Formats: sequence, structure tokens, C-alpha cells
Amino acid sequence: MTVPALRFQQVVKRYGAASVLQGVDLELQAGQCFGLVGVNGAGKTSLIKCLLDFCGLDGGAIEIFGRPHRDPAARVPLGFLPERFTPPYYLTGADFIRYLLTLQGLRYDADAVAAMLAALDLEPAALKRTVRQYSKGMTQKLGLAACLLSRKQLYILDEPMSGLDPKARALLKAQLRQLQQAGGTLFLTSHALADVDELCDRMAILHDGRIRFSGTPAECRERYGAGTLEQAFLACIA
Ligand SMILES: Nc1ncnc2c1ncn2[C@@H]1O[C@H](COP(=O)(O)OP(=O)(O)OP(=O)(O)O)[C@@H](O)[C@H]1O
Repeated sequence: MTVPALRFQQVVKRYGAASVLQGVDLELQAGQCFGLVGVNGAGKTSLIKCLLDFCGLDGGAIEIFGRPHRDPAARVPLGFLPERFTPPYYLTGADFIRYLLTLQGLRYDADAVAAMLAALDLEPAALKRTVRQYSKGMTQKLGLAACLLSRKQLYILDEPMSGLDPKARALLKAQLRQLQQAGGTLFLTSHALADVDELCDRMAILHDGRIRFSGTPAECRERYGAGTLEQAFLACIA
């Protein structure tokens, strides 16, 4: 049997008295695009923070390609785009990308950067401007570009479509499909269920601290007798 890219086993997370994750089980196979959905405050970002060891677990275990998530080496194959992405405002776009690539021991390849910016519809002139002059969508595109240029095996993307215009969303989806076709694995959260339906091989619905559904988007629609994933989601959390 191949080792899953990610395995969450009975993950429990509490903030004080509030129990946010109450025994989450999930598995993601290498090469899949997996979408995690849930209402605001369901605990999606908390699960990602646990995975990245930004916060401790109150129970359960997480493995990344078969290794315990707390082992720093286990996280080397991960690329991460946070939900509220805020690069230092005084850096130029190029400085920011260079900084992130340097941290990962990669060199700044101007051609690869230009190609990635074009793929995400971020104007090349943005590289010379400081981040304080960026719009919200431009900032998101910069974060996505820096993340996707890191050439990782597994990308953890917390609401990657956030703030993107329709053209950029379509371009990003094409980019993510390309990454997957090249053997990459994707774990993303999204409130845009049509995007999840279109993009993801598998998905899970997190509600009241537990996984209420896990399977393919088609299975989700079928399980709840719904025409759209949105209707299925509403039926699932009712
Ligand atoms: N550091 C923290 N301290 C206390 N409570 C927290 C903390 N971080 C998150 N929470 C709480 O945990 C719950 C889950 O939050 P989380 O950000 O994981 O949800 P989410 O599913 O990502 O939400 P959204 O879709 O709005 O981004 C919320 O009730 C939130 O208030």
C-alpha cells in the first residue's frame, strides 16, 4: 500500500473550553486535489495550523507522507499559502518572492517568475512596486506565485481563490490542474463550492468539529440527492 500524503487520525483541538476539532479523521493520497469545506468557524484553518505544527494537538495524530507532523523534516515537502496573506508592506514583489525562495534554498529565476506572474495575471510591473501599493487581489496573486514557485510535493492552500477576480480564478484553476498533472498534491479550503466541484477529486465537509462527509464531489451530490454541491453541503450540515 502506498503511504498517504496526509493522514489525520482522531485529531482533537481545543481553545480553552471551546472544542473546535473533536476527532477528525482524513486521508489524502498523493496526486489528489482535496477540498476541505465548512462554514465560517468550522475549524478548517485550525486543522491546517495543527498540520503545520503552528499549534499543538489536544489529541490524535497527523502524518505527512508517513512521518509524524511534528518532525520538521516531515514538513519539508509542504508549500503553504495562509488564509490571511500579508507580506511585509515595505518589500517589492520581487524582493518578497526572492526572500521566500532564498528561505527554501532556491534561486530567483526571472523567467520562471515572469511565467508564474503571467499564469496568474499579475502584471510584471508589480515586481518593482512595494506591496503597500498592491490591491487585495494583487497581494493574493503574489502569495500564490511565491508559494507555487517553491516546487513542493504538496501544497496547502487556505482559501486560495480569496480576493481573485473571475479571470484570475480561472487561471489559478488551470495552474492548479497543471501542478496536479505534474504529480503534485493539493489540499485546499474553499467557500466556493463550484470550484471544489470542478477542481477536487475528493472533498470533506467539516461541521461541529467532525467530518460529516468525505468522498468525491459527485458522491456528495448523490448522497444528499442534490443537483449542486452547494445544495448537498446545506443538506449535510442541516
Ligand atoms: N487562536 C485562537 N484562540 C481561540 N479561538 C480560536 C483561535 N483560532 C481560532 N479560534 C476559534 O476556532 C474556531 C475555528 O476557527 P477557524 O479559523 O479554524 O475556522 P475556519 O473554518 O477556518 O473559518 P473561516 O471559514 O471563517 O476561515 C472559531 O470558533 C474561532 O473563533
